[in-house]
Amino acid sequence: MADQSIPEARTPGTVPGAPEATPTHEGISRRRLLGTAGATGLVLGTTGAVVGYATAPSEATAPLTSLGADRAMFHGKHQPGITDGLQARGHLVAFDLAAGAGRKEAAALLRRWTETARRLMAGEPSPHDDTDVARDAGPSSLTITFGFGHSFFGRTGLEQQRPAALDPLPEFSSDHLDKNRSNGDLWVQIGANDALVAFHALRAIQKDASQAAKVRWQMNGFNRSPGATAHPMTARNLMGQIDGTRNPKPSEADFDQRIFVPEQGEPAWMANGSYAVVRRIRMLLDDWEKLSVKAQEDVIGRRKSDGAALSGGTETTAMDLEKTDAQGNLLVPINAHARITRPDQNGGAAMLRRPFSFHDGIDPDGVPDAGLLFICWQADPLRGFVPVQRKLDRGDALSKFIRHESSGLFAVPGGAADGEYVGQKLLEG
Ligand SMILES: C=CC1=C(C)c2cc3[nH]c(cc4nc(cc5[nH]c(cc1n2)c(C)c5CCC(=O)O)C(CCC(=O)O)=C4C)c(C)c3C=C
Ligand SMILES: [Fe+2]
Repeated sequence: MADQSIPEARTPGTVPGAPEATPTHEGISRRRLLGTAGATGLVLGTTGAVVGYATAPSEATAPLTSLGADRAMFHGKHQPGITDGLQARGHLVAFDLAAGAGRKEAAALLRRWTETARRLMAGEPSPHDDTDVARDAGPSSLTITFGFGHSFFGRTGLEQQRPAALDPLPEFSSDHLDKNRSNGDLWVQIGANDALVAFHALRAIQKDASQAAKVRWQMNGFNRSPGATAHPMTARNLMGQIDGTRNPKPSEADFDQRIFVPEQGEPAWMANGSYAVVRRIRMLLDDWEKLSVKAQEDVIGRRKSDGAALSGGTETTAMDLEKTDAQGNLLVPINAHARITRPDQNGGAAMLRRPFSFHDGIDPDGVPDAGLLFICWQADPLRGFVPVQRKLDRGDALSKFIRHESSGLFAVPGGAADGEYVGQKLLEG
């Protein structure tokens, strides 16, 4: 029987989708905060400033679990929301600059967004007209991440600064892309372990955009809530598979090189940044669920129950690509998704997958509009997503059960230093 108790403290910040913990967040127990600040009836932000979300102290006040108090850092070498553990809720939103808005308006918007993100990620109210939606909640591992799309550079007269890595992705034969739900001048990724905290952030970001930018598309996603399983586990997707096992790990020597633009990389404003490929991938669940578990496992090349490779062992045992059964058949089929996508089958191409599942209701014909908001991070999409998707496009076993419905590619600059706004080196460089 799983331990149902609420953990006293949580170590958040796993590698996306993977079970082991990396301490990329600062977990601060609200119980401890109330212990020191409660007597005044005020809650202290971690900066020590008195902030607005205060509740009157009372013996009856239930302390937050550490889930609410977990906090991701806004300032850092990289923007938040890339190596942080998967959050339970996500919103993706793309904006186009409004007619007449250019570089000056974009700079002012990024300045507003930076201040809002910094404050909300610290569990403070937004700078203007806070809606109270996240009142009473801690930051709940909120992350807010900002990116620039290809079209942003023409709109702002910054074509000379546009990275070659932002060149449009090639067309893939299996694409069924909706242009209205693809790309965009600006992209914001919001993640949090509380639905109200995530919505609150989305609304604040949208209101900040004001007259400068209009929403082009917006998508909502989710993952399992932290604490739902007896012990930390790699995530499952809506096909029921363990998904994220072989993500690159920050502890690996080549992690930074694969995921982030180097400090001295080009263009200079992208130092320590990364490129996000975003694909809304519908899962054809009615077809998938008709397969036997054995057939489903052959599609991926891994066991459904525990994610172990079909060549044997546990989830983390290396896949043996050559191993055969008594009849000489490969245990991991030649077209299995987890075989085909491996870096060693794609000239070293690697990416950090950090997805959200989505479910946007049920179509009139009874088909669920559900799948994966596939987000992958890499130093260069031409050495990450593109070669792997080219291979998948030629047909892996999973292809018949999914449909790519929208696509985006965004340049996500490095983290903003204290006093700086995200993208300042681009907009003022
Ligand atoms: C172009 C990149 C990829 C797309 C698109 C993609 C879609 C997709 N994948 C799954 C489920 C699984 N993928 C797994 C592994 C895996 N997938 C990709 C890339 C894309 N997937 C990579 C690079 C890898 C890792 C390969 C490796 O390094 O060995 C797995 C196995 C477990 C794991 O390692 O995560 C599953 C399961 C779905 C459902 C999906 C589209 C909806
Ligand atoms: Fe995959």
